[in-house]
Amino acid sequence: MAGPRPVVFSGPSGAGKSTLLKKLMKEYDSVFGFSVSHTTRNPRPGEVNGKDYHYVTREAMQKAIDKGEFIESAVFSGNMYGTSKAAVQAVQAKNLICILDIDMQGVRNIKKTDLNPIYVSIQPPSMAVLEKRLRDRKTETEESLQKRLHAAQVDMEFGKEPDIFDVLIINDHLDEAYGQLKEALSEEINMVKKASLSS
Ligand SMILES: Nc1nc2c(ncn2[C@@H]2O[C@H](COP(=O)(O)OP(=O)(O)O)[C@@H](O)[C@H]2O)c(=O)[nH]1
Ligand SMILES: Nc1ncnc2c1ncn2[C@@H]1O[C@H](COP(=O)(O)OP(=O)(O)O)[C@@H](O)[C@H]1O
Repeated sequence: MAGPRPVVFSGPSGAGKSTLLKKLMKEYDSVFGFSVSHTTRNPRPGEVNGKDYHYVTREAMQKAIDKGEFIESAVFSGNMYGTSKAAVQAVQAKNLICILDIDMQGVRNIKKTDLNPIYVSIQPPSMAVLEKRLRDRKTETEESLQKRLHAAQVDMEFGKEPDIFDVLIINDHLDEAYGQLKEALSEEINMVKKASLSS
């Protein structure tokens, strides 16, 4: 596929993926672009349709999957999520580094494609910290919180598998984790910056 290598962020719900990738896209807005996934979950307060996700019905999503419009899709905590071909192409057409925020099923499925991204695992320092962050975020019902915590236990093991991820970041102190992320992606960031200067 054309353009610079995409970057996949994965890790348990509440690990800090959105926080870190939003920081990165704010500091380097001419370097990174976000692959806007589709989901059947409801928007949270402050989330914007077409920016955070494309919010769709199950029927619409299943239809689009059946038509072959998705690179990958998965069910997480009872809702469907997926990366459309159009979402990735929209970012790559601008020659930006495409950021994908996907769960571990997504990671396994992307590994079967020719996308060839850099895989970044974002992990919390502990389950206890993860639970506190998810509770303090106040986005979940008790039921969806429990589902996320259950999935997180599996995710935390998966995230430490060395053959799967290129970079492992423990998001304890945000500034330190962000520094490590920038360091890990510095080569790609500089490549895109250079290319845009010479064009
Ligand atoms: N496979 C896959 N997973 C996704 C996609 N978009 C989001 N996810 C994952 O779905 C999970 C739930 O996302 P979300 O509902 O936004 O909750 P949050 O991670 O707690 O903020 C997270 O692990 C995301 O990485 C996608 O397009 N494909
Ligand atoms: N290093 C950190 N220290 C304390 N709180 C954090 C840190 N990183 C993220 N958070 C908070 O934890 C919650 C979960 O982070 P979020 O980015 O939404 O996770 P994810 O996208 O992985 O589900 C948010 O309320 C966020 O503000």
